Amino acid sequence: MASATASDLQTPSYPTPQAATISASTNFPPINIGTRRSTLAQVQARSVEKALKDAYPDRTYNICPVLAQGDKDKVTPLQQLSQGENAKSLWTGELESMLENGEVDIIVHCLKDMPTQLPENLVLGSILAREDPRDALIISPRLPKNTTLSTLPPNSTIGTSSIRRAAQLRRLYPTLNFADLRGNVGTRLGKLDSEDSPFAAIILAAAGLKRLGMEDRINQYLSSDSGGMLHAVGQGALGIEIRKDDEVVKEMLSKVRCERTTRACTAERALLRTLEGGCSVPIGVETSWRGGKRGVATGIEPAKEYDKDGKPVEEKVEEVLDDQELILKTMVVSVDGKNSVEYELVRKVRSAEEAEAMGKDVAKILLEKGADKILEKISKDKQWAAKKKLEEASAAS
Ligand SMILES: NCc1[nH]cc(CCC(=O)O)c1CC(=O)O
Repeated sequence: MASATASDLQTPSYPTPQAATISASTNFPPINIGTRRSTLAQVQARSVEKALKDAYPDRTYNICPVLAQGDKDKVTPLQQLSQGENAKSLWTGELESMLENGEVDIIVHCLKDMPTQLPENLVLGSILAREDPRDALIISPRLPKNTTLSTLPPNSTIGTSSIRRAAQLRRLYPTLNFADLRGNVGTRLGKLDSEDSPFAAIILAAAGLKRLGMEDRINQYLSSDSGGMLHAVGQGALGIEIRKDDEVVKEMLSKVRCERTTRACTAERALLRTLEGGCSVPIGVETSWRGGKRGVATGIEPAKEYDKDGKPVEEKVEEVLDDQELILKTMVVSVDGKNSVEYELVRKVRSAEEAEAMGKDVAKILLEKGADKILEKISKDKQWAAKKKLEEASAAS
């Protein structure tokens, strides 16, 4: 797949007048785009390649799919895999080494999978426009199509490896059971659909299904308004990681970023970083925008404004955003779903820095309201599990 894409890109584009005068422009080395190997990851990498190609048609691009550690081990539960030294590098470690040593120039990540702390010499170069950030309920083909979380038969088993998803659902739907479900989107759907499947339903990110053209599998979109679920930090957005000193790529990426998504996700990531949560901490978030002359905007990009002749008014997105308020809904839930802390803050954020400050403020308030106890308990339980594992290992040897 990678070589087919790469050879497609060899087709020379017609030289623009500018390219003709700057004769060296076609001799730039290609931009190597690192990605994980799943179909979804490669679809995402191609969308970034396309955005860059549209902005810089004279450059060439290669997509380099790499098998991540977390994709190799499909047996160990995620919570265990992401502990200790492996923490957080599970999906990104190999690709980051390649970025550091110049084998690739950018890595395309699901922002959700991107650690909030990056290696010293790497940075989050750009956040692209967000796809639908919601979680989605997908029902077994053996159940009626209109089944929702609240009409699932009692004692149904839901497949998910996310403790954020399980904890939030345990809180609101105590009769449901949860079981680990790993693998890429296709694998998970296959396990749900198989004749001997233990699952009545599974939860997946709507964004992944939409990018794969499988949104017809979604039975219920989950949000604060439906099902009472908040999604993961950064869910639905793509993040691009680059070398800190790569000014050329930094400049290129400034053309493909999305200011609205950047501000929302910067607040979400600052919140997560301050709570010191890894991907296994049950923190749900939901961001939307309101106010300003565009009015309420819950969608990803609000409707355009039109002048009296029906022509779209061209505005600077920064100006539109500066005029609006960011609504950040958050919830931290204990793993058993029995304790939870919620908080919602509405504030104008006129820059990524202000968004960062907003996220930190919300984290502090959540901690004061009792999230500290929930997080302490989770980290104690993790340490206990790690200690027990060590003891078992030394007893066996
Ligand atoms: N947990 C893995 C993961 N990381 C990113 C996505 C796709 C959605 C996104 O781009 O946020 C998924 C699959 C899922 O949660 O269903």
